[in-house]
Amino acid sequence: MLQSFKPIFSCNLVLSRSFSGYVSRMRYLMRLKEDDEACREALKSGKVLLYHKLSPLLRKTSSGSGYKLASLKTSDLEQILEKVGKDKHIVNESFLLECTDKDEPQFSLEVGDLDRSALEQECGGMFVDLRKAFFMIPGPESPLAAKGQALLRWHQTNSFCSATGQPTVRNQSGSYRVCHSSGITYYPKMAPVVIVLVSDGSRCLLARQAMFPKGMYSALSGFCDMGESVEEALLREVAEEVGLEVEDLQYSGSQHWPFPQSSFMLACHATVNPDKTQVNIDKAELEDARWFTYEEITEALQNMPRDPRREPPVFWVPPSYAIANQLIQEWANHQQLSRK
Ligand SMILES: NC(=O)C1=CN([C@@H]2O[C@H](COP(=O)(O)OP(=O)(O)OC[C@H]3O[C@@H](n4cnc5c(N)ncnc54)[C@H](O)[C@@H]3O)[C@@H](O)[C@H]2O)C=CC1
Ligand SMILES: [Mg+2]
Repeated sequence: MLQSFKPIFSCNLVLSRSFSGYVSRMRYLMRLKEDDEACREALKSGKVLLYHKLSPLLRKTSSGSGYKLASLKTSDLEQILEKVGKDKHIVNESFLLECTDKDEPQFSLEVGDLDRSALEQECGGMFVDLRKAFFMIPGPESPLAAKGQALLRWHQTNSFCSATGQPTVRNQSGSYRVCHSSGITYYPKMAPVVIVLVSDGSRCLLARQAMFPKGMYSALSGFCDMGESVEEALLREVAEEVGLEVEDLQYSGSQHWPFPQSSFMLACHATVNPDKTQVNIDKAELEDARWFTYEEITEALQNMPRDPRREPPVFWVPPSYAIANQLIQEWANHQQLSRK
C-alpha cells in the first residue's frame, strides 16, 4: 500500500537562482513565445544552435581539451549561410529555446538540407549524434541540447493537422502550431514516463532490456497510461515488469528525455518488503532483473565505460546525463550514510 509521496531531494536549481533576474527572464521569454514581432526582433540579437538531421553542432572549447554546444550569433550565421549558398532568411525558421543568464535568447535551427561538411568547415565545428554528444559536452549543456532537438523533431512530425490533414502553421517562437482549417492549436508534447529505483533496504533492483548496450542495467521504467497518476503508473510498472509490490515511494526529480521521442521522466525511489523480494520477470519486456549490493553499485559507478571502442565492464549503469544515474547515486549515498 502506498504510504507516502514526499519530495526528499529539494530543487537546488530554483533555490540557487537570483530571484528577480530569474522572474524578469521568464517574463521576457513568455512574451517572446506569444509575440511574433518581439520574437523576430529577439532573434536578430540572439544566438542559434544548429542541428544537421537532428545532430547538434559542437565546437572545441577554447582550451582545446573538450567540446561544447556551438551557439552562433544570428548575424554570423547569416553570413555563413550566404557563404554556403543559402538564403540567409532561413534563420527565421529558428525555434525559441530559452533565455540565458545574460538575457540572451537562444534558438535552434535544422539545416539538414544543407551540405554538412561545408557547414562544418564554415562554422569550425562538427555535427555529432545527440547520444554521443552527451558524452562530449559539459553536463549543464545536455538539457539545452536535448530541448533543441526535441522541438525540431516535434515540428518536423506535426506539420499536418490530425483532424483535417491540412498543413499546420507555426507561430514565430515555435511554441505551437495551428490548423487554420479546424482551428486546432497543437502544443509540443512529451510522454510521461515513471522511473523507479526499488530497494529492499540493503540492495537495489536493476533491470536490462535486450536492446540495452551490453552489460548495462538501469532502474525500472514505463510509460504512464492515460488517466493514471504517477503513483499508480509506478506501482503498475513494477508489478508488470518484475512481479513485486512496492510499499513506499519518494520523489527524486524529473528530466526531459529525448530518446526515441520526447519523454518526461518522473523519477522516484521505492521500497519493497525485504521478505518479499523474489522477482518474476516479464520476459517480453526485460531480458534480466537482479538485486545488486551496495558494493556492486559503488564499483559500477566508479567503472563507467568511457571509451566506446573498449569492451564495457561486465556490469555498468547509465551515464550521468540520465536520471537513472541520479537515482542510483542517491541510493548509494543513502546506503553509505546509513552504514556509518
Ligand atoms: N533517462 C533515463 O534515465 C532513462 C530513460 N528511459 C526511457 O524511458 C522510456 C520508457 O521506458 P520503457 O521501459 O521502454 O517503457 P515501457 O516499460 O512502458 O515499455 C515500452 C512499451 O510501452 C508501450 N508504450 C506505451 N505508451 C508508449 C508511448 N507513449 N511511447 C512509446 N511506447 C509506449 C510500447 O508498446 C513500448 O514497446 C524509454 O523511452 C526510455 O528511453 C528508460 C530508462 C532510463
Ligand atoms: Mg519498462
